[in-house]
Amino acid sequence: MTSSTTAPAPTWEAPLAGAPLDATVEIPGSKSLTNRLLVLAALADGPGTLRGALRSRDADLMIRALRALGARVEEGDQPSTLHVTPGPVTGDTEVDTGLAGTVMRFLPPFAALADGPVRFDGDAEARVRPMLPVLAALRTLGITVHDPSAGSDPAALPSHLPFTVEGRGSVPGGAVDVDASESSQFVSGLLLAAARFERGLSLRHIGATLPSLPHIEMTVATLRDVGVVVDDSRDGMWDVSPGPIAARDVRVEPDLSNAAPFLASALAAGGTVRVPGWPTLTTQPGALVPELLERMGGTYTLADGVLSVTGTGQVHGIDVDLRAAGELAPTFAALAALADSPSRLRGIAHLRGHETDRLAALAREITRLGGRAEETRDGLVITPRPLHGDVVRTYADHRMATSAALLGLRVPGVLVENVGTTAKTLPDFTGMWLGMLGAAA
Ligand SMILES: O=C(O)C1=C[C@@H](OP(=O)(O)O)[C@@H](O)[C@H](O)C1
Ligand SMILES: C=C(OP(=O)(O)O)C(=O)O
Repeated sequence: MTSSTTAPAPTWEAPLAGAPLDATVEIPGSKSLTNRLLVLAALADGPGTLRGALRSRDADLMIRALRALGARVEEGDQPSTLHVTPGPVTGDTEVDTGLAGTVMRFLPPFAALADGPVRFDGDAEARVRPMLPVLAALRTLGITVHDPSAGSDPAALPSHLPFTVEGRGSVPGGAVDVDASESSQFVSGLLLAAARFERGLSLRHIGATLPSLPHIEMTVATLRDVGVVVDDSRDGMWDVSPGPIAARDVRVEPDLSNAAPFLASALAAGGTVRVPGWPTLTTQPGALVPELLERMGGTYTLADGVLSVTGTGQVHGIDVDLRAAGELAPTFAALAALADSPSRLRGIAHLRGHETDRLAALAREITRLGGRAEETRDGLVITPRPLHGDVVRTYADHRMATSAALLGLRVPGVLVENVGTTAKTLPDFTGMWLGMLGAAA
């Protein structure tokens, strides 16, 4: 079919906020915690349970992959309760990673424990996401990884999907250097499986910068919670001792990064948005959201586990290093485009390897709506200008869609292309968004 006869992609008209908000929004479980806890449950020494788990495309891809690799994962009395029974890690199977970084980076080290080849592939957009450091580390640890495409050099190490991990039933383990400057997930993936390597793992980060340190701390915390001994006392180095992984019954915290666009709405539209279940202590980078919103003109309180953010509709610009919390950048870029002064988002060069090149995508789409947004070496400079409606492209990126919805609260005629991409981490995003606005009536 030629492009002239192709129907335009359906769009979703982002609703304007007609009045100040007064809403309480229940946020489903954290993607990052759900997918770590699923991996650890599948490697554990007995059956375990996750409660309040996220059910979304990324979580369901992880569940399907773990089943393919030999674990039993069953729903309990509700979809967010998952009972996991580990089994021997089985090979001669396939893993569909979709566009999930957690699946494509966490499971190759797991698959190295399998008793045969595990073939990995994913969405077209996933085939450009960086993979080399984790695959190179596996090779150093004694595992064969190759590109399954016909005619490819069997000795060459693939740098992207698709690839095959030749599981041999065990991984010797040992010392490995990893350049994790493009993604913290290279470190997390190796650490998660490391207690099952014969000699454990001694991992040293050798890159110039390290993004998303809270996500690595989350990995270390979840490992310690299941009895794994991790020494992280030296900067940029992690030692995981070999040993059993304890089965647990665990509750998953709400996804604080997914809460961000809802809470930011209180600033964009004015009014108050509340999120219950906000943890007082967490490794989620979304913990930074309240103070960032305060710097942009909001106020917040945390009482009885309910985070309340209040705004006036006036938003101030911000100069912020988001290296620790890059997944918040789309929300804060959108808010910055609605501000009364310029903003600079720094420390996020690695966003070029996210679901899409987020720096390019955000600059392009904010500009399309009449704003001014320029890419820098490691971030964005956003200078607010009056915005107008148009189709906002989302590039298969859930956070491009949620940030467009945030702009749409203030800008009439924002049409979000492929809003269904939000199913990656929030299948009912549009229902939740309309619910938040309906509560204002
Ligand atoms: O380990 C995790 O759960 C994640 C780590 C981060 O990845 P990067 O370090 O690649 O940014 C984050 O952006 C992603 O959404 C989830
Ligand atoms: C970067 C993200 O996802 P992934 O886990 O696919 O890397 C994200 O959710 O913002």
